Amino acid sequence: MKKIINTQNAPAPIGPYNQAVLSGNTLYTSGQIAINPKNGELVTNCIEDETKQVMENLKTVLTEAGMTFEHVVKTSIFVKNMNDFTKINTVYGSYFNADTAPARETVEVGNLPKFVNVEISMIAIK
Ligand SMILES: C=C(N)C(=O)O
Repeated sequence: MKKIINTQNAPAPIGPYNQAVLSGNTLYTSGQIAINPKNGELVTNCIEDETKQVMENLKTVLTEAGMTFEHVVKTSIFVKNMNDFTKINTVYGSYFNADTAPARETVEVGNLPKFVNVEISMIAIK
């Protein structure tokens, strides 16, 4: 049985998907990009702020499902430029305890929706 998770506190999907799907105790989030849900605008000033908006969006999706970053077991990071790796890590890492940080992969891609620089998705288990 799958339960669709959507919240107005995170950006509305920009395509035919939902913000997350809960299957049993496992939450699969869609990839989030740095759309500010308050005004619908992209955060573009720097990769740190872009990553922060992505993480804040994911936080609200997790919250809607009754979860926190502590429930996250796996993440996927898609970046336009691997030279941003260290800066993204600094912001991303501030949302996790180093001891319990989830597994993840980071992949450089040719392009991302709306030409953003970073997109992150998560899997969380309650
Ligand atoms: C932003 C997305 N998650 C998408 O276009 O699939």
